[in-house]
Amino acid sequence: MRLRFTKMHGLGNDFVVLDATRAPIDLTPERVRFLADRHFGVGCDQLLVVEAPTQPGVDFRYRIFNADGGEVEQCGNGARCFVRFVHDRGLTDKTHIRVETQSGLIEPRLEADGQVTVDMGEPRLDPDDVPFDSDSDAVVQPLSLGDVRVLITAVSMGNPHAVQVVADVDAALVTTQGPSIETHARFPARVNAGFMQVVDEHHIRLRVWERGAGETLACGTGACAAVVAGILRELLVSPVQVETRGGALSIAWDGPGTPVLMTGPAVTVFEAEIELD
Ligand SMILES: N[C@@H](CCC[C@H](N)C(=O)O)C(=O)O
Repeated sequence: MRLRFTKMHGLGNDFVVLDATRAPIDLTPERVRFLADRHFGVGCDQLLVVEAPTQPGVDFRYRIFNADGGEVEQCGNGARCFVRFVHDRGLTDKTHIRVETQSGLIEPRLEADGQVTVDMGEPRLDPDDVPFDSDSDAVVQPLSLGDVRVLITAVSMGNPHAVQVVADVDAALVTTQGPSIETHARFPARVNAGFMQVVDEHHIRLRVWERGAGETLACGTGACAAVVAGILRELLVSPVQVETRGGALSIAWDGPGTPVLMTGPAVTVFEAEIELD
């Protein structure tokens, strides 16, 4: 079958976006892995699928697949690309849309300057919600990686994150500790591993080893989780500029019981077709 797709990115976190609003697309994990493959397919960190909603009062359903073929609950940079995609393709003329995801509703809004702000919902900190195997609800918790012990904050932004503070993000052990944290037995659904350097109370530098995709140039939910962790640890004050290797995001959070707001760009790179077996 021939599949029409759009290649997009949010700060270099790149996506293949598919429109399944009119007809379903038969996506197997093998097909996702093929499309995500940078040598034999199109290449992306995540595949995003736009579908018709399954509930009243909602505009679209948003499904997310990691490059390893697994379906996941949430993707922040993808949410910004999602609203630009449905708008540019004429699937809606609303600039503020309500979107159902595997982890609940999010509300992306296209701003007049082309940036996108997404209400990502409230972070969840209860270890059972992350999920994180822990008897304690302390904000900072030790995690053993062989002989090394790191201090992490476990946060769910719909998807699981483990955030640690590092002195210098360029020297952080992202590609060695990242995979060990991702697959750590205390994170039964695996986890995205964030490494945050605090520059000042309104500015961090961040790298994320993403579950199912490896290190990406930026991670939107990772940025939200890092700012939540930094505010809870009294290291940061909202709003916070999050500098990633792919560019900057602005994250605002007024504390427990309130949603996280993420603002940043969404870019269309090209549209094309590919033959699928
Ligand atoms: N790049 C994303 C997150 C994508 C999903 C993540 N890898 C997971 O498995 O939870 C973002 O911008 O949030």
